[in-house]
Order: sequence, then C-alpha cells, then structure tokens
Amino acid sequence: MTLSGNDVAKHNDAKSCWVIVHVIQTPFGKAYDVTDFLPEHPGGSKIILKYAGKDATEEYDPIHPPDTLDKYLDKSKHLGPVNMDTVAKEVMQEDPDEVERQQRVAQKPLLEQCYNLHDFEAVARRVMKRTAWGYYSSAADDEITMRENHSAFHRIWFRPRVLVDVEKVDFSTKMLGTPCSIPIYITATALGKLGNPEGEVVLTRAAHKHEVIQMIPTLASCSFDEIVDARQGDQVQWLQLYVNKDREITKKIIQHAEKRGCKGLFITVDAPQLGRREKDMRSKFTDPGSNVQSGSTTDTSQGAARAISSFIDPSLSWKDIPWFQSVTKMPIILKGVQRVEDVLKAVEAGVQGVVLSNHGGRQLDFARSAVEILAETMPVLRERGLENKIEIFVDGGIRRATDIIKCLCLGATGVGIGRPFLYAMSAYGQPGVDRAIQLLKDEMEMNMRLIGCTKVSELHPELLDTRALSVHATTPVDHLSGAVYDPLAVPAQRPK
Ligand SMILES: Cc1cc2c(cc1C)[n+](S(=O)(=O)[O-])c1c(=O)[nH]c(=O)nc-1n2C[C@H](O)[C@H](O)[C@H](O)COP(=O)(O)O
Repeated sequence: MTLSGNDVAKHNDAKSCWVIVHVIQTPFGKAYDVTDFLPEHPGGSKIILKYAGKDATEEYDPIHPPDTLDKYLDKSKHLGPVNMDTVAKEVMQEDPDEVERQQRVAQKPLLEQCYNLHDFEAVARRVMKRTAWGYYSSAADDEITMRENHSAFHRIWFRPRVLVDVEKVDFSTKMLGTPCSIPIYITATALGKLGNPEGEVVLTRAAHKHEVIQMIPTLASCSFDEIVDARQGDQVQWLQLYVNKDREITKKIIQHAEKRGCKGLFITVDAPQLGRREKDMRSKFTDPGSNVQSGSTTDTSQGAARAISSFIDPSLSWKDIPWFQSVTKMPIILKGVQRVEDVLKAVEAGVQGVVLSNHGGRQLDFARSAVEILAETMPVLRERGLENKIEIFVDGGIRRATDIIKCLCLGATGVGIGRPFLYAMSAYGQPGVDRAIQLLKDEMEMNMRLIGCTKVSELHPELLDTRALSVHATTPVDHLSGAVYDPLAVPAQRPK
C-alpha cells in the first residue's frame, strides 16, 4: 500500500516518529518508523525529530550511505512506498547565507584559474556550505599540527644536481605492487557527499583516469559497493578501516572488501576517539546534544565527526594484529603511526606497511608532521637492514610536488593527499580533481628535472638538507594556506 504525505505527517513526535527518505529522481520515497531507533542514533535524537513526519532526505543523504537503513533498521520498521507528490514541500524561508553562497558559486574562478592545490582550498572555502567546509577544513584544537604538516616541508631544502640529462622524466612507481602514474594516492576522507552530491565515486572516476589508487573510507557517504562498482577496468582500490567494537561487523567488512577486490587494508590506528574539531562543531552539524546512547547524554554538537564515530573501538591494540592477519589475505597497513618505535613494532608484527600520519591534524594536536617522523624513521630502518621489510607511506599537508619529492627522497614509497582533492571535488566536481592531479604531475616533471633526477629510484636523502627539519623554532609563516583559515568563518548567529 502506498502511503501519502499526510499518513506520514501524523507520526511526528518521539512517541511515534516516521520519516521519509527517497532517491531524488523517483516519484516514490520510502517511509521508516524510527521511533525505537531514536535513542540509538549516534547523531542524537533531535536531528531525527526535526524531520519527524517529513521528508528527511536532504539531511540524511550526505551522511549516510544509501543502504544504511536497509542494512541497520529492522525490516518491520520499513513502512513502504510514499507518493512524493503528496508530501508537502517544506517552504524554506530564504536563507540569506545561502543566497550569498549561491552568488559566490556563480562568481567562482574558472577552473583554469586554479594553478595549485591551495587555489582549490581558497575557492572551496568561498563556495562550500558552512557545514561541509567546517567538516573538511577543521582539525583538532588549535589546528597547529594541521598547519605544521605543510610548513614542515618549508624546513627541508634541496641540494639539486646539475648537468644531468633530464630529457626523459618518469615519476611513475609501484605501491603495494600496483603500478601508479605518480607516487600519490587519494587518501580516505569521510562524508564525500558533504562536498559533492555524488560523493566518493567522483574520486573513483578521477583515480581511474589518472591511474592513481583510491583509499575507500569506512565513513564514506556512498556505500562501499557503490564506490567499488564505480571502479573501471583493473583500477585498484584500498580499504581504510575504522575498527568496530563488534569484531563480527569488522570481519564482515574486511572479507567483503577482499571479495570485492580491494588490494590493501589500511587500519586507522590514530583515532581511538575522533579528535575535537571546533570548526566542525561550530557549524552545529547536528542539533545540540540530547539523550542518545541508552540514557547517556552525548553532546552531539560535537559536529559530524562525533556523530558518526561512536562505533570505533578504543581498545584496539597490537595484540589484535594476528586476528586481522587471520581474517584476510590483503596486505595490512597501519595508518596513523607517529614514532619510529611503532614502525619497528609494525615490522615485528609482520604487517606490510605503515602510513606515517597524524590524520591531517584532526586527531592529536601538536603531533609532529609525518615528514618529520619519516626523517626519524628511515635511518633507523636502514641501520637495521629493515628498509625493504615494510612500505612506508606518508600523508598530511602535501600540497606541492616538492613535498612529494621530499618524502620520496627520505624513503617514502608514496604519499596520500586528502583535503585538496575534497576541495577540488567540492568546487568543480571531477574536472576539479582531474586538474588537481594534473597540476601535481606538471609540478613533478618540472621539479624532478630541476633537482637533476629522471626517475623515482634516483630520489635519495643526499638531495636534501634536512638540518632544520626538527628545529621548530622558526617555522616560516605559511601565508598561502594560512590565508584560507578563518576559525570564525561562521557568520554571526542571527537572532532567531
Ligand atoms: C580532511 C579529512 C581527513 C580525514 C577524514 C575526513 C576529512 C574531511 N576522515 S575523518 O572524518 O574520520 O576524520 C578520515 C577517516 O574517515 N579515516 C581516516 O583514516 N582518515 C581520515 N582523515 C585523514 C586523512 O586520511 C589523511 O590522513 C589526511 O587528510 C591527510 O592530510 P591532508 O588532508 O592535509 O592531505
């Protein structure tokens, strides 16, 4: 039986709460009875009650993979189709901020006017919705580590070679055995639909076009299968995993990913709890806290991050590694390692790689930049003859090909890039991501030539002067990326 909008509208409170979620193009939505689910919703009950008896699609879509309700809400609560023509359209009074934002979108620079990855950040800040910008751009506490990630590269100088025949430059490489056109991968960043209605599949298409690897986030807006289905030909994807307290759920996710052809399992180890990201919180992703988890009051004004991560297992430890090795044949890489002692432990544990990373500064503020950890790690691995035992990846603050080259000279296999691709996707869709990758390739070719190298295997530490790297006294002010940061980029709250 097809329900009408009125049928649903009668169930509009905590005692009986029905919502509609629908695929934009089809005339029928689906109604769900979420009354019993209210106290369990990680994002709090209030955000659901705001849409009780109504169409919740616009709020639901960017955060939840499409199959979430089918997967996690008991079938008895699926109430059937709703004729969307009978659902009263919310008369949204004109939001002046949204009007201004649409004007900025209309006036945004041409894609061709973006000459580097920072340009995408500047455009994204102007054109993105506040919640989306808040979530993507935010980092933990004072955001010092996020800025240090990029400025650490400014403390490394080149010692270029001259009079080398650099006519033919080839910066292709292999990562976990997969050939890549450039030593970068698109790292896992959650909630792709906050920036682009298509979400992570935009990154999938760009990754295929440029022969780079995409790491699929656990907290993607698209479903895992949507992202894998968007893969083309022999395109390679990796899975980023937040480990669930319920190991059965984690085992299912891992084995499904392996069955679907993922070629690497990147276990995130720097987030036993997601960091406190104030820009994300300021944008009030969800309504102020309420009674969420069986009586405990979780302050869901912690923004999107907290709202979507309550399942993460803070008890994860080294003793769990053998279990992961028992449930999958995929290479296992620990993402978020931040000291050489833990790299040595990773070698001992028999994993295939680590990502030296501080989660883009979104976790522990005042964690060191990954490139500084890399400079600490590689000499120790070399000293012990372990440098070929494990692949070392790096991410955080990589915005220029010179950053990539510095990491490779120090011994990294490849680097992950996050925000720049999110910003490019949010501001310009796939053409934006395509241009961002192409800009990096152009910079790679030029800078490899200028340091006197023709291929990745020639990139060694003696091409660098890293004496200042661990001296934090004078970190050059990073004007370009600094200019895009305005923690108060939230318009003054207008009196209601
Ligand atoms: C920008 C961003 C990064 C996230 C990210 C979301 C965003 C918007 N999310 S998060 O919501 O939980 O924080 C993830 C994530 O899902 N899993 C993960 O392992 N890393 C996550 N990261 C960290 C990411 O994988 C890289 O470590 C980081 O982005 C590298 O720094 P840059 O952004 O400066 O390139």
